[in-house]
Amino acid sequence: MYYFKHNDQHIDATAESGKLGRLVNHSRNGNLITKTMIVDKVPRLALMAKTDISKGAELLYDYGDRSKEALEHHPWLAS
Ligand SMILES: C[S@@+](CC[C@H](N)C(=O)[O-])C[C@H]1O[C@@H](n2cnc3c(N)ncnc32)[C@H](O)[C@@H]1O
Repeated sequence: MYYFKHNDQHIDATAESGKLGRLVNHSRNGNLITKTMIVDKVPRLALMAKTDISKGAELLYDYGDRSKEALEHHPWLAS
């Protein structure tokens, strides 16, 4: 569920990293989009605002996994 592809590379965001981005929950209508990019030769996943976000609003992005298996185990992915 937390794999992102950048060219021929994959970013695995499954492991705990201590980074705050890992705390962002899913919504199909989130206020963030993900963008893969290279920073200092390391592939990174950036979370970018779709529009201005009000102070206090929860940050959310679309995890993107619509597979039958994922939806069976994580029905919240549908919303
Ligand atoms: C990357 S973590 C997000 C941060 C997590 N909520 C936490 O407090 O550590 C992903 C996990 O958060 C939960 N999660 C994310 N979005 C959710 C949602 N819309 N509804 C219910 N649980 C969600 C699921 O347990 C998922 O495996």
